[in-house]
Amino acid sequence: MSLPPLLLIGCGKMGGAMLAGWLEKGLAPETVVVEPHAAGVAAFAGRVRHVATLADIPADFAPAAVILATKPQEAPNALPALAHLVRPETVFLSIMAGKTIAGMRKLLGGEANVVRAMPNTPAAVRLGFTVACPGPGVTSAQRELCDSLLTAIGEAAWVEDEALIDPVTAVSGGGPAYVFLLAEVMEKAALSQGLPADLARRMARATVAGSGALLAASTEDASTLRVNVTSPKGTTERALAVLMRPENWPAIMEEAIEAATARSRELAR
Ligand SMILES: NC(=O)C1=CN([C@@H]2O[C@H](COP(=O)(O)OP(=O)(O)OC[C@H]3O[C@@H](n4cnc5c(N)ncnc54)[C@H](O)[C@@H]3O)[C@@H](O)[C@H]2O)C=CC1
Ligand SMILES: O=C(O)[C@@H]1CCC=N1
Repeated sequence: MSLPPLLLIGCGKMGGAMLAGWLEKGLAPETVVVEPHAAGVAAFAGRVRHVATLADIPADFAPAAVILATKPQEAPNALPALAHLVRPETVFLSIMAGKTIAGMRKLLGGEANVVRAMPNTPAAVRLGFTVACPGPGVTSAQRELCDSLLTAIGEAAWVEDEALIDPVTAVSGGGPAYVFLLAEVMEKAALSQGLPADLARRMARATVAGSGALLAASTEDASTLRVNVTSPKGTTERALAVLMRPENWPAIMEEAIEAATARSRELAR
């Protein structure tokens, strides 16, 4: 597969992870990356054209897709400066949390073809999960191009109802953070039980990573894989009796996802 020239706005953690995946697939070298911090693009030197500001985008550049990967708070500054790139042949693919298609179209000057997507950081190892939603005017070819860009970094799914992107942001967008937190708190609990620090760290990391790999390789439900660990009257049963108390993990995860979904809606403003 060969990807057409792109314009990437923001080459931070997510933008950089996506760019690495696209280069692996074969990205047109005319691609332009706008990133104020040179360190963000150092790994890609010579393989794409780097400019530091939006004003430095070559005037005659007509990318097939513009990928919006700055922080949502930067949208009111960045999007109006991209209005000259709005044309039916160009799709704008945003990964900014909370920013709605209507809001982005307004900032871009009205008629932009916008896809709103929410990836996650396992994209850095091509194991991302992205959910995308097409806005008005997006053609099937543009949807296919966005799908190619998103499947270059992992799995992709599409929804037609944009409102679903807020809970998606809470569940799969932020989800890796919850899993990393699990590794952190397991390591801390291992230390509390007297395990040496380096062993506690290795155990927590390997257990989270190994369980993720088993889940990925298995067709069983997560609940079945959990039950497979839980011997009747054994040790895991005692731990799960604590974690699965209705007021513990079930309620806490609901509350956390609800809070993140609400924040995604707030970011629209
Ligand atoms: N980090 C994550 O897990 C995820 C982040 N996102 C979204 O991705 C976007 C980027 O997030 P991160 O990569 O985590 O942040 P980041 O801070 O690592 O990257 C943002 C980059 O944009 C650059 N930037 C700032 N102003 C700019 C401008 N005017 N023009 C061009 N570049 C500019 C910054 O220098 C920075 O390198 C956010 O909108 C976030 O909501 C989406 C899914 C997951
Ligand atoms: O925390 C955030 O706002 C972004 C969106 C999902 C993951 N990181």
